[in-house]
Amino acid sequence: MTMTQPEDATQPEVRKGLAGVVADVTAISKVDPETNSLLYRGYPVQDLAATQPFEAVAWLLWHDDLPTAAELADLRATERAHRALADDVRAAIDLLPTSAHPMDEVRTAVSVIGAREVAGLTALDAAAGPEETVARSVRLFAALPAVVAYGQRRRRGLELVEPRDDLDFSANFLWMTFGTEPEPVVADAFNRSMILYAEHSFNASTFTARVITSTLADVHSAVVGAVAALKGPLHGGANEAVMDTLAEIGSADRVAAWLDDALAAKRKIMGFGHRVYKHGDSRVPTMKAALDTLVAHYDRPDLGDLYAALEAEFVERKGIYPNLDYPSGPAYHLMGFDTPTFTPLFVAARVTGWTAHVAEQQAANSLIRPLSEYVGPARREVPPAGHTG
Ligand SMILES: CC(=O)SCCNC(=O)CCNC(=O)[C@H](O)C(C)(C)COP(=O)(O)OP(=O)(O)OC[C@H]1O[C@@H](n2cnc3c(N)ncnc32)[C@H](O)[C@@H]1OP(=O)(O)O
Ligand SMILES: O=C([O-])CC(=O)C(=O)O
Repeated sequence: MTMTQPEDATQPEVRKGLAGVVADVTAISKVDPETNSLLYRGYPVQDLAATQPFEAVAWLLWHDDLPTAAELADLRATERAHRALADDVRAAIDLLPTSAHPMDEVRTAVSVIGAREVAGLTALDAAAGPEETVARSVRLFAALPAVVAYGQRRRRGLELVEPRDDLDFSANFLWMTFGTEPEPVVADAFNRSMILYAEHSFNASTFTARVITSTLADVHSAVVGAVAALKGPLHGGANEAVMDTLAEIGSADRVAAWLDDALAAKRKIMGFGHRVYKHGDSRVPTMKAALDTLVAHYDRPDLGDLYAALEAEFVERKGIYPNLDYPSGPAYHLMGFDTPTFTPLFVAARVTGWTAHVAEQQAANSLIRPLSEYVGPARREVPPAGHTG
């Protein structure tokens, strides 16, 4: 991170990457690097992951507290009613080549769903208010698993699998992707990953969503922008890159030599480091425990050893710790997801946090528009049109 200090008191301080800048208040989550903790509306994320279905955590993010039994039943009924892949969304995905990145499929799908949701409304009316935003967000949250599952299946040349009303969000997601009912241990690990990925204050994609919302654009426009921001490997795209790295290294005994070369080439090691956490990511212990369960379940100690060896070697050499994408990548791999599907899984979870922030921004909006320090040429005369240099 770079900070340009002013040469004199009259020059503004430029905070590259907005590092350390507090841009607004939020009541949705608290990321605390000092205590290495993460709270969703006051509740420790590891406790939510251990006890709650993902739908309850989604409700928590959209509202002030965990749902009552009746509220959860209502949310589940709405979510189940909007699970099926809509014809227009399927048609739009099918227009894309199967070589398209799944994040581009997801971005396209959100755009199609959003255009339908606000058809006939002026741009001003489309934004609506926090209550309507949450209602639209529940439908989008419900629709995304089918988009992600269909994407992976069509790349594999497989038919769409229709949703099952008797399964909860996580089990149904796995059902639609693989066409088999998941074993409880797998559904549980997946549910935990969704909760851990759901929300993380003013990260790049959430901030993108808030910037878009601040112009009075509608929630689907904000989510399209957030998906685009999440695709980058410095953010959500890192979970895919982690798996590529582990595949490239191959086995634990090759870690040291691989790292020698990677660091000599000044490569970034994906899944390590964080803008806010400098002593370890609060979510990693919970996700690592889920990964350990999967390693045992699928009998893949080789992957567990490789994971541990890279972590130990990199931490020893650089003092930089894993972030959530490091355990999530191999966990999703073991569950059977193709590597390019990993970041869309992150979308399916984070859409809850993004949309909670959209509603919060709408409730107390101010156009987000920072300043810049101009460093280009001083004022000069425009040359004649078609000048030759
Ligand atoms: C869910 C999430 O989005 S979590 C983040 C997922 N992203 C990744 O895993 C990508 C890899 N990690 C990174 O690129 C960074 O750690 C970031 C972008 C996440 C955070 O970066 P910043 O806070 O801006 O720190 P910055 O990139 O300036 O790093 C500080 C120093 O540590 C080094 N560093 C940080 N992370 C890494 C890494 N993963 N591999 C190698 N070096 C690293 C940088 O090269 C830099 O070194 P320098 O001071 O010698 O130039
Ligand atoms: O907070 C960040 O900058 C990135 C991150 O971990 C997340 O979005 O989950």
